Amino acid sequence: MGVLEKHLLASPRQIQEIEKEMQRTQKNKATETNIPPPVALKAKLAKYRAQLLEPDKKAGGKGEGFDVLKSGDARVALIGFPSVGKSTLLSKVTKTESITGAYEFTTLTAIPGVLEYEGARVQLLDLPGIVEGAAMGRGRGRQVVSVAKTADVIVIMMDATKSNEQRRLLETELEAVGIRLNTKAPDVVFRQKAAGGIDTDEFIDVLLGTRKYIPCLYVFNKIDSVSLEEVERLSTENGGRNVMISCELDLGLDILLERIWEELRLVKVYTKRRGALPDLSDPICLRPGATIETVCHSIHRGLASHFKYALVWGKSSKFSPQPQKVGITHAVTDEDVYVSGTMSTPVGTDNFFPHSVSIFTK
Ligand SMILES: Nc1nc2c(ncn2[C@@H]2O[C@H](COP(=O)(O)OP(=O)(O)OP(=O)(O)O)[C@@H](O)[C@H]2O)c(=O)[nH]1
Ligand SMILES: [K+]
Ligand SMILES: [Mg+2]
Repeated sequence: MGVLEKHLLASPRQIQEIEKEMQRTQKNKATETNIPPPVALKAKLAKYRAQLLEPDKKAGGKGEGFDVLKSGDARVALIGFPSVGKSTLLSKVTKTESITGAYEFTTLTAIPGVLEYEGARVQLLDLPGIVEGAAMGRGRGRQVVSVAKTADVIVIMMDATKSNEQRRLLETELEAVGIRLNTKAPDVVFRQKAAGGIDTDEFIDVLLGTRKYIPCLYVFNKIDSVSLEEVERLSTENGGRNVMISCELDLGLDILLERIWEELRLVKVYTKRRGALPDLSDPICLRPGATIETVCHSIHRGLASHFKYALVWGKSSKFSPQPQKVGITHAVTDEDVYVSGTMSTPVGTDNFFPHSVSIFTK
């Protein structure tokens, strides 16, 4: 390391001092209004904080994902360049307070919050801002995009006042770690290839299992700072995947949560005890593709091995006295009503699986 570089590396104390100075300049005592901090100060702080994001070379700097335990029914990751408002959003829509600031790299690690929606608990992850080249190991960006790979839905967050180029750059970073946005995994079957078959790259992707196919929403924040025409224009682009919000003015946040919920496509399943009505306020939330077996697993680990059959009510005949008998591989949907499951357990062990007698979904 050269003398100059050494001089540029900031100590935590130097960073604290700049942050303090920023706070002093941000509040105008006389008018009690916020004034933007001087550009030079912001730039200096951003540079120092970006260094904190560099992988620790001594520790190997492997650039692995952050250690945040998955919790709740699904995970949503917030990906974006610095200072687009990711932490502001997390603090608005969850009970978690993630520190926000008018300078880049305010957030240096993954901050989980919980979105409560229609009885489901969804983990929302606030992440450090990424920079171009993140996936190639610049800064801790690689870690950030690796976390995105574990999400059920990715929210790409952008600043509506900045160029639309942001989107392409962010997508490139995600693709570099094997994420495919808004496309389905191709169905690979071994048959003679007719016209329109999948290409070799896709075939290899599927064989190696290295690709993750994840739905993505594109959120433009700070629409309070652009013209109505611009908001209109952006909202009609991108096949309905653009969501326009202002965290500051509380605009569009309900719509965003609704869209996230739609993209998650969670299936809600309710359990009930024999002879009792189900508790509709306490669903089991399952990912798309769930079967009766998934339902069993989420109730009790040992349940599936004792399962004989389940009874299904279709949406059209809700609570009908004539259910359909289905097996363990039956796919559950949000539209059907299920009541299961005759167990092969000996009589008298019913208490061991208190919810095993009846399972159904709305
Ligand atoms: N005008 C406007 N400013 C906003 C809005 N939302 C957030 N901000 C401001 O944008 C700045 C950055 O917000 P943060 O939430 O810290 O952004 P971030 O994306 O978490 O930033 P990093 O953690 O540094 O990557 C702060 O000064 C916020 O007050 C908004 O809707 N409108
Ligand atoms: K910030
Ligand atoms: Mg942040």
